Amino acid sequence: MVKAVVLGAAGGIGQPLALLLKANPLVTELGLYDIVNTPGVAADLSHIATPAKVEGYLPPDDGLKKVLTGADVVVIPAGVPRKPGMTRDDLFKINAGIVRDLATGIATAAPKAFVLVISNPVNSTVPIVAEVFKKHNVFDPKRLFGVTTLDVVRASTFVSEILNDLGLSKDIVVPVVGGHSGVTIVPLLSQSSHTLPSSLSTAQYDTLVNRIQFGGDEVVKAKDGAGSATLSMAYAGAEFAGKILRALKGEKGIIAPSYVSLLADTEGAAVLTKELGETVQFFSTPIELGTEGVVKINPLGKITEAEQTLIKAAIPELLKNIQTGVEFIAGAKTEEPRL
Ligand SMILES: NC(=O)c1ccc[n+]([C@@H]2O[C@H](COP(=O)([O-])OP(=O)(O)OC[C@H]3O[C@@H](n4cnc5c(N)ncnc54)[C@H](O)[C@@H]3O)[C@@H](O)[C@H]2O)c1
Ligand SMILES: O=C(O)C[C@H](O)C(=O)O
Repeated sequence: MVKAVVLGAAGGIGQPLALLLKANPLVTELGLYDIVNTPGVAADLSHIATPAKVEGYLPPDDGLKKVLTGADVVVIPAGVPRKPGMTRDDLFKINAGIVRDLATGIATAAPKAFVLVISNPVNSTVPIVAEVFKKHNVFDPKRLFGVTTLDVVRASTFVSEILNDLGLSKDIVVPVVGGHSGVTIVPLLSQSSHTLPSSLSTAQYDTLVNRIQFGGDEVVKAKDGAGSATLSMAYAGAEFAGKILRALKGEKGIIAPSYVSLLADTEGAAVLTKELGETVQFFSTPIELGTEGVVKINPLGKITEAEQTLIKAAIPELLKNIQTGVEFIAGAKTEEPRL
């Protein structure tokens, strides 16, 4: 029996993500929570003939506590998306408080759940969840994940376009490390499962890196004020959640990209820190998953000089983003759980 919960389930990401989780046979119970519309979304999904029993909850009558009770996996796409001209950091003002309150609910009602954070800015919202959990003495770094899968999905797609073979896109794996915004998104194209053409010029390489780093802006611009990536994000979120569910079930050796606390694997973190030449509290890298969460944080391995330069540019920004999240909770008054 596995209960998956989506917080922010009526939103642009929440609805298709809930659909994909409903379609996953490993989910036996699906809890949907939002400040609006979840009874309707749940009723709609409940007609699909897959095992998961679906329930929708709203804030009144202890909705958050009820949806979280018994949760094994909690995915958080709650919060506002960007409009053209905004950075992900511009979302902090609103989303930090939303994520803090939801994390407080999880800390009290489902402290053992695996928590998958989608809400932006991920570089800061994941530290917020960690700090809330620490305040409640329930922080297990192995069970907290920032969802950075969309960067890997984009990298695979854009590389397949360059290779002129879209049929390959699903099989192309490009490690993308660092964080989830602008220059903190670092694609390690030299480690792509499918080698880039040797004819690729430096300018073409730079364009590809920039497109992976700023792929989110492409969608924000095209949606023209109606939000950011929702469908590709739901696909990526379901990919990642699917791997988590398989790992929970006991499948071994599953590797997935995620922005995690380096406390999740101190041995792996020591190697990574040496490679980075800097101590960071959180970093996205391919991690190995197991029944208890993070089993191993993988090192960067051999990277090129160009990739080293990208890492150097990412670190100061990442450190700043992490600090912003940590300070938000440190500076906040002690919160009573709003269940
Ligand atoms: N990690 C990633 O790669 C990635 C990709 C795309 C979008 N995002 C982020 O995901 C978030 C959601 O994007 P979206 O397009 O689905 O936005 P949206 O506005 O369509 O949906 C957000 C949902 O959150 C709900 N919500 C707001 N406050 C809430 C609360 N306190 N409790 C529960 N639900 C609440 C809203 O009612 C809404 O239904 C944004 O912050 C966006 O930037 C992250
Ligand atoms: O770009 C955004 O604001 C949403 C998301 O983080 C993305 O990468 O598409």
